Amino acid sequence: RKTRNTTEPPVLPGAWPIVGHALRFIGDNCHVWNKLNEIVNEIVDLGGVAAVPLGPRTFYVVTDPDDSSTILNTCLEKDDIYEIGKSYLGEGLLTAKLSIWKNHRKLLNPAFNQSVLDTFMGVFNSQSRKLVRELEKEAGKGPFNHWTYIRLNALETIGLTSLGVDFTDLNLSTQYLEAVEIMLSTMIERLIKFWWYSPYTFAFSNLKRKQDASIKILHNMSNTVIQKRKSELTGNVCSERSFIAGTRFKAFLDLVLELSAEKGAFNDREIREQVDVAILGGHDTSANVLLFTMILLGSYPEAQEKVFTEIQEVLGDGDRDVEKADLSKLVYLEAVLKESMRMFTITPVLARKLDKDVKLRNYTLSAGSSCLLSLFAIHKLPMWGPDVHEFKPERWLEPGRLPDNPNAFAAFSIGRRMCIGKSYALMSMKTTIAHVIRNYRITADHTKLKLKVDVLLKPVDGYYISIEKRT
Ligand code: HEM
Repeated sequence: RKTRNTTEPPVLPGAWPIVGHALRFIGDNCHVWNKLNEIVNEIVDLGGVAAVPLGPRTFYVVTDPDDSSTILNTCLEKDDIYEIGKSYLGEGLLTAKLSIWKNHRKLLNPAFNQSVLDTFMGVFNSQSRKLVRELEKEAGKGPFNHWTYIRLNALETIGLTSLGVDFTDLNLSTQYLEAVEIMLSTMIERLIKFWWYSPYTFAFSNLKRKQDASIKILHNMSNTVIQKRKSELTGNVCSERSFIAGTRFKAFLDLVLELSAEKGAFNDREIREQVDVAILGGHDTSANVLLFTMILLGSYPEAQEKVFTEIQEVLGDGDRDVEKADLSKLVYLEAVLKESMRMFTITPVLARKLDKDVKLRNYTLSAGSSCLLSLFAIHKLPMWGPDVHEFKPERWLEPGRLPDNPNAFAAFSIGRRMCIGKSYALMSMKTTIAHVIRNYRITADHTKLKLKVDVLLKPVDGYYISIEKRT
């Protein structure tokens, strides 16, 4: 139930009766991204918070970093908007309602403990070497679509690390990746065509039939993964990962299965939901950041050569593996990855349900409302300096060049519900880029990029990079 307060933020001007600003978004996913930028810029000009009527619902939209932090730290309940992902992800961590999330997040945090992640370095290296080998067929042949290579590789990596399963044995990966694309883009289509938002109208749509077919494939994959790992564990198969079994912490799926068997913490449906979130969160995100980072490095040859020089200084000019101790020394590479996530914030918008009145700097938002937090807008505020729209990894390394605000960078979100896989992602992405740049010189032109929102921010399909073997 919505309560009233007297310090409501302004309503975004230009709303139509009944539909509000919803008509502005009607169009393809590319159009949605352009309109999102337009609206968010208007809200920045209004002071960073506004109420935006969209069809039958009104959302508060926040672009101010401190107000975003207040909301993300105060309200841990996801907004009803996440319901559209529940037929796929159920009550897995990403979409779970607060009452379920609290207990599950506590139980699953240990799977992302640094001592577990450190055991993944072998897989991160072997997967990066596999990517380098596969890219060889594109070397010297002009522009190609690197997305297909990176994405499949990232999917296999999450399988071999957190899930303990080799997806190449399952022969389901390509079909799975297609189903993820359809699922995510139909979720956005349902949001835009707000008359399908209600489960009652949606039930009669073609979109639902399309989604159901994808969900069948997606759940078939997670069920197969769970069965495979279960039978390996009961058969005590000595897999590549059995060394983790001796440590205090277990990798994700082993932990979920152990907690289920010993404490009844998850039923079969909940096990599947956690696995669905781990597969999606663990591959599509890092793969997208790698995709954008390679395009940026190809567009800024000086930055690419600095990455190459740093890799040689830290790893030598041979071909040894990246080791755990090397990661903290790859400081320029880390700056490149953060700058890439700032420029292309792959989770552009988050949503929270306000379960209490929330007092911001200038307004009080009413309990019961929905709030959209625009992370991508925070990353483009004037506080980043006059070069905010330029790719400048150096800003992360020179004292005094970053905004004097701890909430100015929020690519992994803020607060207790922030990304559980942040360290995993940084470790795997650094290892991948180190191997790729050690072997190839990339050329690209980021100005040709066209972007779309498919839940995550993605490029519209295209052939963006060329690679040459380094001699
Ligand atoms: C560069 C890569 C990544 C980025 C930018 C990223 C970003 C985010 C963001 C912004 C959220 C908050 C979502 C929300 O509040 O709605 C989130 C949540 C989450 N991420 Fe990541 N993520 C990345 C990689 C990963 C990886 C590699 C994993 C798993 C191995 C992962 C697993 C999750 C999970 C399970 C959640 C839900 C957390 C919760 O609600 O408790 N992410 N991520």
